[in-house]
Amino acid sequence: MANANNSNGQEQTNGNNKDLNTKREDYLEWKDYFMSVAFLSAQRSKDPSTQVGACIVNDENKIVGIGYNGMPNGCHDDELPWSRTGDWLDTKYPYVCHAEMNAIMNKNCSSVSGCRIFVALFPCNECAKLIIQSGIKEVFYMSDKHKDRDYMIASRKLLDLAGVKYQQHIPKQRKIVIDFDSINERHPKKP
Ligand SMILES: Nc1ccn([C@H]2C[C@H](O)[C@@H](COP(=O)(O)O)O2)c(=O)n1
Ligand SMILES: [Zn+2]
Repeated sequence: MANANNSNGQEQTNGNNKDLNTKREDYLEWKDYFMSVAFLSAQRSKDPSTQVGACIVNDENKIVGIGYNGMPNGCHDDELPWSRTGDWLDTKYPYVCHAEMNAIMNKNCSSVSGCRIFVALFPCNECAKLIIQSGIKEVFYMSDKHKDRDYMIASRKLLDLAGVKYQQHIPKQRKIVIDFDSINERHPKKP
């Protein structure tokens, strides 16, 4: 679309040639926004191999819980292993809390029943149980890369039996960049 002109007939654009007089069309749509919140939350994770975030949303599009994978409260993450291999007790697996669990436990309302959860990876069977018991009704995930593993087959079986819907989220915007410096950009002076 052509840029609007101001009263002096001059175009009003910013440094990136964005029209400053017309409503933005490239704003984040709701589901991309919630998945982005999940991905941003994942950046808090100290897991060296896989950072996962989850975001729970109610039917008013309000975020009611956020979480990422990390060690349990009070268990210092320098005192527990982050390894993937070796003796089971020396790996992270028996200790780490999954993003979905943390998002549910961090809820800022009395119940997440009827809510949706946005999560980077398809939930494992243990998280599926938590999702079902908490009353979450729908799962949006980005990747199902472990779908052939037994615990994922079990997860789908549980979700199907409980009537929890799930679907892969295909984002409209493939990449979202946060540029903290952009807030200091100044627009051309108003006429
Ligand atoms: N839906 C999921 C799946 C995995 N996680 C966490 C659990 C671990 O911290 C990490 C997976 O580690 P990897 O086996 O890839 O080294 O991701 C989760 O929170 N939610
Ligand atoms: Zn899990």
